[in-house]
Amino acid sequence: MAAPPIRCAGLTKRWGAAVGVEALDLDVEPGSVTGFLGANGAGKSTTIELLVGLLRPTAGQALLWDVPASEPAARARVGYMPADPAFYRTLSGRRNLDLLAALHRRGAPDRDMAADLLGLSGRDLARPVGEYSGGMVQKLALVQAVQHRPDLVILDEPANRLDPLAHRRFEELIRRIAARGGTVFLSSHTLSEVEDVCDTVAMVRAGRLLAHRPVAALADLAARRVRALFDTTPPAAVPGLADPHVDGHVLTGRVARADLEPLRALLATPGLTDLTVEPASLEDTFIELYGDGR
Ligand SMILES: Nc1ncnc2c1ncn2[C@@H]1O[C@H](COP(=O)(O)OP(=O)(O)OP(=O)(O)O)[C@@H](O)[C@H]1O
Repeated sequence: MAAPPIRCAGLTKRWGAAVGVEALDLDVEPGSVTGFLGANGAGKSTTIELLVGLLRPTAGQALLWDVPASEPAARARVGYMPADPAFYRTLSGRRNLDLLAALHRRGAPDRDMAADLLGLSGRDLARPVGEYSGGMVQKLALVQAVQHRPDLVILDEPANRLDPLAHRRFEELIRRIAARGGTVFLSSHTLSEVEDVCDTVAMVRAGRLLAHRPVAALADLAARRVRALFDTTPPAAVPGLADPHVDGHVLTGRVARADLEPLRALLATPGLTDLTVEPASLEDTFIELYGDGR
């Protein structure tokens, strides 16, 4: 089997008593798009900096195609966008891209495609970066991460300064990279920001991996929201209905996926006039998994 583009094995980074990541095990499949999610300080940037060789592990390994991430052979195949991209402000966008492309031996075959897609025009690229808006800097950082057609693209919070239109273009860019067989690993605070484009989600909390699942499986984990309308006072509880709450004629609660018994019990309850069962949002699932400390 082909070596995974990313393999973290017991990956640990500490600074004295401070923990960045702790015993992280994570494999990423070739051609996949993985969202790496976690709250502020969860360990996303630390993990990413270990994956691009900017940090050395305290223990364990960060491997790209079975090669330590700090080795030039691994780094040559990666495109990286840091959380806080910085450019030469007096130089034009294009000059900055040229300088960064010169660090690789691959030229910049995808520069025009990425710049066009993200809406960075030739005129924009001719302007000094010091004149760019925050969103334009973010787009330039995305272009530099993908312009040399890397096998693996690692993006640290790539979408946080993009407006809705630019965000859609960004998603299209990620899809194109995946369509040509590239692997993408991107971090975010917000699942809703990346769920459309990711096929797998890994969540970290306090430096530890909480979950690593296909997006579809994550949706299956979530409880369904139930809302039952009665023409009388609803029952205070129904067997199997979690978190029941009565407000006037409305009873709300939650049921686990594929647990139909509480719904049958509700349907058999006298006075029921309407019943809605909403699919859970991935965001809710994330907060549920993340918030309760389990
Ligand atoms: N150089 C350092 N020295 C000590 N602690 C550090 C250092 N760098 C990071 N940390 C700690 O490691 C933990 C993880 O930080 P990291 O930047 O990886 O989080 P993050 O998930 O990227 O957060 P954010 O969403 O806020 O960017 C935090 O508790 C942070 O304080």
